[in-house]
Amino acid sequence: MGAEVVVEGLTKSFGRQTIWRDVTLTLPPGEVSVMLGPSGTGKSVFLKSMIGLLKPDRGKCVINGVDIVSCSERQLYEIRKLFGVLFQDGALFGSMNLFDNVAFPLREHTRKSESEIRQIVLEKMEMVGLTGAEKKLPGEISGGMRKRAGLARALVLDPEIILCDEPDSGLDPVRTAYLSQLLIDLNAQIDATILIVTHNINLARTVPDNLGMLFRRELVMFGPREVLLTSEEPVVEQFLNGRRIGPIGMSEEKDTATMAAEQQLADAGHHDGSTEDVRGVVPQLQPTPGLPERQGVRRRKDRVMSILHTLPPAAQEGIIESLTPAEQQRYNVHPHMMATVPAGHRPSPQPRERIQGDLADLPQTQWQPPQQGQGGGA
Ligand SMILES: Nc1ncnc2c1ncn2[C@@H]1O[C@H](COP(=O)(O)OP(=O)(O)OP(=O)(O)O)[C@@H](O)[C@H]1O
Repeated sequence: MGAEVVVEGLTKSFGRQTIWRDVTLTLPPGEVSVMLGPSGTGKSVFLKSMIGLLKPDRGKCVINGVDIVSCSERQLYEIRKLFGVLFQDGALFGSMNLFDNVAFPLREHTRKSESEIRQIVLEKMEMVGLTGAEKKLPGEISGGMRKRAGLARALVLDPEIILCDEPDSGLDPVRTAYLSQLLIDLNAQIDATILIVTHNINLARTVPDNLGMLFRRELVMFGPREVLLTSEEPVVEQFLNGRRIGPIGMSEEKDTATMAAEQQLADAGHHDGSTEDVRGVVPQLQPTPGLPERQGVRRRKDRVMSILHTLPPAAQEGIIESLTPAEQQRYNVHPHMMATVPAGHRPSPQPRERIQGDLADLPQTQWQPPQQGQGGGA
């Protein structure tokens, strides 16, 4: 099973520029999480901080009981061995063929024989669909193949945690869909904890168990996918829909005057950039038939059902609907418990009474509508 990553109050600045502050979240073991956020909000800095390539100013990042912010160099070296990292461009050595690129960490960090290395490299290359391409140079293959080669290399040391920085960048939508499936299949096979940074909304809606978002130097939210996918936070809605109307601007956040002017234009019929209304929980990708069941999903059900009462009603509804009838019976919940709660009035007294009755075996709701700009942990 993958390692749990517990981030508490993490803050990072460069000089006087605060990148993000007080980031608190937990990556549950073996689950897949995605971090969203407009460009420049510090997602890559977050990934680098998690493997100790950058040192946060304050806070903790605890993995297997070791806080990598304050641990010794030797401890950090050991903890880093738990990670596999897929960098944006695959970060392959241009002069080495794919076999040698994938074999590199094994030759650097282990004493394995060449025949053992060969066995591992071929196995990982098969996992990512690159069998037969071992002799190719990175410059001779497509961007999608380079990503998959980078992923194979990230896998050779059997990582417990995999970090992927924009695995979809430069890929067409079809290759991104294949890569999304590959990440889910890998998770099913090795049960690693995975954190993906992406701008790809399809991937964000269909791949992860947990979703988070960085904006205005804070973690806007982080938790079960259903929370962000049903969120009415303006910044989340704007980002998921890719429209200009909202708090995110071209390079920086907007002032209220700009927002009002843009809203006026939109009200007058000027196109706001979005093409469809993206909201709600869509089905999550499943491992390809024949592969093992994802253990992270099995564990997640108990975890999420134990915090269900703390989540917004629309997220509760999405979670309940994702359960099979047998699971709904087991957890003593049923779909459409929230169906009559009008948007903007959640939770309302009448359905809430019904919900509490229906959730008799679960703790009562603690959910409060978020304050503007308030972050959240999972
Ligand atoms: N080593 C560094 N020294 C100084 N500033 C840095 C350093 N690394 C990143 N930054 C700054 O931190 C901010 C966040 O950068 P980062 O690359 O993490 O953003 P991002 O959210 O990943 O963006 P994108 O989505 O465009 O990849 C930027 O303003 C960047 O200039």
